Amino acid sequence: MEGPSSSSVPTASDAPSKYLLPSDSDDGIATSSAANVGARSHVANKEPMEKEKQQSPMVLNVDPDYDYDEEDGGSCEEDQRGTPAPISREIVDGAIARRSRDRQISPGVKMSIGNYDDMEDDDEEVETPEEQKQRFLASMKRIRKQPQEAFDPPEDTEAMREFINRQVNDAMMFNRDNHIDYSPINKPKEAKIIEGYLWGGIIGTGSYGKVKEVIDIYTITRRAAKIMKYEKLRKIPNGWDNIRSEMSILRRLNHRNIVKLIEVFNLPEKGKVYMIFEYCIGSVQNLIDMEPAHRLSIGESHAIFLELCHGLNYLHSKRVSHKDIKPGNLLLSIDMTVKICDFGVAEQICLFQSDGRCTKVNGTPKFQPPECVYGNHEYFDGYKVDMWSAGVTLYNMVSGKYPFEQQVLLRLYESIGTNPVEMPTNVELSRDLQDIIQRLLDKDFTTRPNISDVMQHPWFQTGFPEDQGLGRIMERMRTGDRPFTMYPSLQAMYDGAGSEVILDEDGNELILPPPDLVKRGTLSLSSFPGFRTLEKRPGDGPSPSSDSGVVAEPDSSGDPLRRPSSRSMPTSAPPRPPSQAVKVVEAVAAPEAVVEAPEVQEEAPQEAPAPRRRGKRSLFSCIFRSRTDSS
Ligand SMILES: Nc1ncnc2c1ncn2[C@@H]1O[C@H](COP(=O)(O)OP(=O)(O)OP(=O)(O)O)[C@@H](O)[C@H]1O
Repeated sequence: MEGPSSSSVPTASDAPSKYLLPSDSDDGIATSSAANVGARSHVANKEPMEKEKQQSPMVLNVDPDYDYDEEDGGSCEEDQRGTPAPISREIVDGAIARRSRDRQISPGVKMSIGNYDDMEDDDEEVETPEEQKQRFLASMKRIRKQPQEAFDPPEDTEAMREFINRQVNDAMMFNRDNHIDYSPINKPKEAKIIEGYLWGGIIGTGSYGKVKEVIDIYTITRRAAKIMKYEKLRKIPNGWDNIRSEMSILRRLNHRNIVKLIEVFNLPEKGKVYMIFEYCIGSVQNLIDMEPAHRLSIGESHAIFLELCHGLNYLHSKRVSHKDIKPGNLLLSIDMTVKICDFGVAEQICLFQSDGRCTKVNGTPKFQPPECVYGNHEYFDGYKVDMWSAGVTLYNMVSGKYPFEQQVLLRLYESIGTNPVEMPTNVELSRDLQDIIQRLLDKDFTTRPNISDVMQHPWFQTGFPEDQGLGRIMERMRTGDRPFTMYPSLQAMYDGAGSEVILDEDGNELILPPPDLVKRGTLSLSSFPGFRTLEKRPGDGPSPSSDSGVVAEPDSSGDPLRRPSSRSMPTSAPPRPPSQAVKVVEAVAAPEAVVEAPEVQEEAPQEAPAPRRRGKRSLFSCIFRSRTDSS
């Protein structure tokens, strides 16, 4: 059978109209008709073809007389120039008809485009599903049996690396001049020191940002740094106002049951604000989650509730309503003191107000009282809000349940507003405990007890043996899984080259600091000034370390014991070399005194550069001035 010539190429008008786009222009049609786009090797002109492809990709011009089945069985392959041979239903139908005619196959045989092989097998008997399955399994077996080239990766030794390096370079696979670095891809993170804090890992996440563990390198004290991005604060409704308020309130508080805000600084370069808090090992929520039954013993709950009430008593005496009391906002310090945290929605109640009237409704829905969520009160009392939330917290701690639980928020609010409080059925509660819960969850806030009433309650006054209360918690928290997130940073600092590894009596490795930390028998303050601070305090007399031959060298300011705080000294970078830290710290704001950090006793140095100080002050003085003015 003769192949089609350009003269026998059908025009677009010959092509079935269903393959033509209605928008095809005459121009496009003419172009397409010029192109001989039959089966492979029948492309007359590639250029117009490409043009056609761009203009009218749906136009398929075929020669119905050409035997596309010739030689290659009409397979839809690319021609020698790589141009795919277009095909149409027309061609396929023609081919089927011809094959059917030649091979006496019923014309009703169904055939899919491109599956010409079906026609080769048409004499075969039709496989039953079982046969198909067996064939499939047999082919799978065959595939699995394919001999696989044994490939044992070479041992990752220095010699092997060297060998591979040589092979690759000798084979000229790469430019010999290029140094090929075979060092591990995941390089250990470098230790980061910013504003005198060595940074560790994330220990918590809140709606405002991450909380990371840090070490104050001047006092070698663990701290928690809450990091908030400007961008996020802008996005959160009242975000800036809330953190201003949180800072403003926290700076005035000083109580063992309130988390201590050590200092605040911002890095405009990074667009972040940092709040440094005393470090806590977990929250009451963590404690509840650790328990299989998701509840605490009565003794533990009592101990925590007592501490919570002491904290609330102090807060209310300072005219502060927290408004978001819940187990997640009760932290536990290493000595098992409960610390109320997260003052983001707390409100400072006006000094000239005789009651705890508040204006802004905030908090966590399950812990909010009816007067805040049900809308049948003209105002609400912030102190009484805290009492209700303390009641829900107590209920949750002893039972693992909530007094009001609904999936849909509106239903939850309705339930809080109207449903009576029912005692949990999964635990047995004493009469006193039930009574205190019922009183705290009084829907009428005017009759709800205040903090001093609660502290008079018989259940509050009950004594629980120490081993049933915080003692038991301490035991569990100490043995719990509490990762020390500072480890990688400390390792990066001290596990470096040059460290001398010696073994202790039990054969454990002791890693000594690299030699650059210890200069001529002197512990270098430039590396960790806190060592010096711990060794010698003013008036302590001779340093114990001097006896052991290790003498601290004075730092550049002349007083090695001073922590160059960001609040008192703009260039508060620790006097250590890493360029990153220095760079960052140079740009760090030195806010006006925000919080009195207990460990900073000394005065700010006189020589602080004035212009930078002004600039740095502006943002934070702005923050605090606005809050102070309003409160
Ligand atoms: N001082 C701290 N010590 C240890 N962990 C802390 C400390 N402060 C906060 N965390 C952890 O970080 C988490 C988030 O902190 P925080 O509640 O202050 O952030 P937030 O953004 O205000 O959260 P929220 O979404 O509740 O408003 C806490 O649940 C806690 O696990």
